Parts: sequence; C-alpha cells; structure tokens
Amino acid sequence: MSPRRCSDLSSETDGSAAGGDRVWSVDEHLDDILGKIRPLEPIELQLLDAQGCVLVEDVVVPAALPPFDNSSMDGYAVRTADVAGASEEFPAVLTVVGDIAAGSAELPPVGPGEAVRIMTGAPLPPGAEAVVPVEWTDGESGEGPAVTMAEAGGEDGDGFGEVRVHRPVAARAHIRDRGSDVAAGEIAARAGTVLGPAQLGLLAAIGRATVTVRPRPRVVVLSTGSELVPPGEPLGEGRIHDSNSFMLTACARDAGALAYRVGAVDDDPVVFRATLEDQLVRADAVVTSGGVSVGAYDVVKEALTGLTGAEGKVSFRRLAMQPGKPQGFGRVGPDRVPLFALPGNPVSSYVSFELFVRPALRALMGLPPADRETVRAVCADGVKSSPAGKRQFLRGRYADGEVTPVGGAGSHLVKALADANALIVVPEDTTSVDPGAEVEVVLLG
Ligand SMILES: Nc1nc2c(c(=O)[nH]1)N[C@H]1C(S)=C(S)[C@@H](COP(=O)(O)OP(=O)(O)OC[C@H]3O[C@@H](n4cnc5c(N)ncnc54)[C@H](O)[C@@H]3O)O[C@H]1N2
Ligand code: MOO
Repeated sequence: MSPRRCSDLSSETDGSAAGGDRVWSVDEHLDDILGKIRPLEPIELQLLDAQGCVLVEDVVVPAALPPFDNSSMDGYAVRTADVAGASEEFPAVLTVVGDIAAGSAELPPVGPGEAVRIMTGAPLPPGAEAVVPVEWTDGESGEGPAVTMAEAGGEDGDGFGEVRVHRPVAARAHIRDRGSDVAAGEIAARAGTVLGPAQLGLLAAIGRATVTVRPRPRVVVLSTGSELVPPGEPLGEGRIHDSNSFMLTACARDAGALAYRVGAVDDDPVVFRATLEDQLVRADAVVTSGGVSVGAYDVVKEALTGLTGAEGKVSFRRLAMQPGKPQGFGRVGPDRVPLFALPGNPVSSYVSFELFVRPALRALMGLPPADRETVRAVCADGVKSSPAGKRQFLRGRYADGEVTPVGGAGSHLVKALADANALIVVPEDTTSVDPGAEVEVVLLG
C-alpha cells in the first residue's frame, strides 16, 4: 500500500445531521458490517507469526513421521528369542555390543546373544526386534534390577559388559514404528484449520518452516477529543486521561489483530483527516472513538461527513441499543479500509467493539465472526428498568449459572466494566427483569 492523500477519503451519513431518521437494530448494523467485510488476502508467514491464523492450504506430509523406527524407552535393543523365558532368578545374559543415543547415525547390529544400549528416540539398530526397558534388567551392574542406565561404555569406561535381562519381551515392544504418527502423503492440516500451538508443533515436526494463511489484520486505533491527556501526564482543568485508545487497542489484540495505538487527536477535522490519511498506509481496519454524536465538536462525524469522491463511504447512524447508540461504519481510501467510528463514552466504546468490531476482525482473518459464548443465567437481583425499544447490555459478574449486575447503566463507569466478566442482554421488548428470572449473558473472555 502507498500513502494516500486527503482527497482519497469520502463518506456520508444515513440521513440528517443528527444521524438519520431511521434507527437501526443491533443485528441490522452487524449484518451491514459483515456484508462489507472481505477476508484478507493470504500471505506466507513464518510458523510462529501464523499462530491463531487460518490456514488456506492443505499441508501434505512430505516424509513419514517418525522418519524411522525408534525406541520409546531407555533400555536395550534385543532379539526376542534371546530373552524368552527370562526371569530375575534365571536372567538372560546378553553381551552388550554398542550404545545408540538419539540422533546417532551409527547403528551397531544386534546378533544372537547380543544387546545394544539404546536411548529414547534413538533409531532401532539392525537385527533388533524389541527394546527391553532398563528397569527390566540389571543395567550391566551384575546386581539387582536397575533404576537408571549406566554410563556409556561401562562404569569404568573400558568398553561394554554383560546385561542380565529379567523379563521376556514381545516383538516390537517399546518401538515406535516409522510412520506410526503420520504417513508420507497424508494431509497434516487442512485448509481452514486455525493454527494453535499443537498444529504449529505438527507443522514444525514435518519440517514446514512457513505456511500460507490469512494474516492478522493491522488495526489502527485513534481516539479523539481535545479533553484527552495521555496517562502519565498531569490533568489540566476539565481534562481527563485517554483510556479508550488503550482499551480498544487491547481489545483489537485480544481479537487477534496487530494493533497500533495512535495518541488522541484533537477535535479538529483537518487534523483528524490528516492523521487518518497518514495511518491508512498501515491499516487493514481503523477504529476511532468519540466524536460521533450530535455535539458541536463531533470531529469524526464532521471529518467524514460531506466528503466527496468516488472512493469510500462512512455511514453514521443511531442504533436501538444502550450503550452504543451513535455509530459510524464504512470503508475509506482507495483500498476501502473498513472504519469503525465508535462512540466516545468508554463503556459504549467497549460494548461496540465487542458487538461489531470483534466479529469484523475475525471475518477479516477468515474466522467465524461470532466466538463469544452466550449462556442463560439466573439474575437474582433482576433489572429494575431497561429502555423500551433498545437492546441493553449491562455489565455483570457471571459464575455458576448466576449473574449479578455490576455498576449501573451509565456508560462512563469504567471501574464496573473492569470488574465485569459478562454482558447481560436485556432485549428490546423487555423493560424490567424480575429478581430471580433468567437472562441471556455474553461471556467476555
Ligand atoms: N444531545 C445528545 N447528546 C448525546 C447523545 C444524544 O443522542 N444527544 N448521545 C449520547 C451518547 S448515547 C453517547 S454514547 C455519546 C457519544 O458521544 P461521542 O461519540 O460524540 O463522544 P464524545 O462526545 O467525544 O465523548 C463522550 C464522552 O466520552 C469521553 N471520552 C471520549 N473519548 C474518550 C477517551 N479516549 N478516553 C476516555 N474518555 C473518553 C468524553 O470525555 C465524554 O465524556 O454522546 C452522548 N451525548
Ligand atoms: O449510547 Mo451511549 O453509548 O448510551 O452512552
């Protein structure tokens, strides 16, 4: 992507300056967003950079795994006939003719009456039919059952001795067969697999260093408001710390994105547009907070409303939800980068991200948009009132089938948000919930 000029942007509202006459439902807004999101183009990534990403290729196993027959125990590679009928009283006495460590390429053959010391993971030598664990032998000590292998080359380092085997062993016992994990030509991981630690381990095991996946979206987070001061700096009169840009950046990371936090931008549409232009160069999605309501300094709305041009469009609308009523969504710049203009109240921003941005980022990655678990829970306290015609998302603490609201409905209550682990959903047609009634709860990760 290349840097873009200001004129690359354009947008429009759904209606009046107040955000349009029509009130959109939560589901309509989400459908509109998801209908306009296309998964990112696949790229080839190093294994660890692909963690959490969706594979877009069937990965074929190039060579059998394990690549050779090998021992699953520290012990002795033997011929089964030599130890048939062996016991601690009447052990089979074998001559130790070699020692094989994992990774060794030298494999001394096992002849009749012979044994080779072998370590876990070491290749099975020719002639061997089974491995006897060291605990079933005297470990070349001439005494009772061993608990550990003796030093290679005998205790005094002057060559190999004799091992007394106390038990018989079945053919192929303690041997991991070549290809017993996965055979050459099989599919190790199919397109569509989400690469977690175990899948990455498998790909490494079969020798893959890179994979082709849908990448994590690069998300630019921009907060707006002339009242905002970065944490760590003293507050002036009437000013507050910028919390949304930190919270939303963390939200984006939590959703799987690579997130870039941009410091708060003043309520100046020219500065906002210039900042956005600069940032688009590294963005697969943009999230802004604040400046979308009906105030005199609603910078995001002002900057992205009334732009002309063929490329891009941002719609501002009112939603039938609380918190999160004012929202903007569209695609900007020549690459049509999705832009989410979230309301500035911190709880509104958070809830909006959960409901709309998180699913969209997942869709960009080729993942199913919805991933939060939804459960029914008893709300012992009930909910005294909820606005008619709006879906309300209250903050709650969920445990063992019960949920308790924390804080009130105020969308400035960040402490209650931080104490919550769930959102209580009160439907549009419900204006109160009786104590002890069941409610729907979205569990936050
Ligand atoms: N007359 C009306 N006023 C408001 C309406 C309305 O319909 N009519 N809607 C209210 C609702 S609901 C919301 S939500 C807010 C949304 O307003 P904006 O998106 O324009 O946000 P701001 O005005 O910029 O800020 C609102 C609030 O949040 C604080 N804020 C903003 N950014 C941050 C940040 N990065 N970190 C911490 N706090 C932030 C800001 O200081 C304000 O207190 O509008 C209502 N008003
Ligand atoms: O929608 Mo506002 O988000 O109610 O505070």
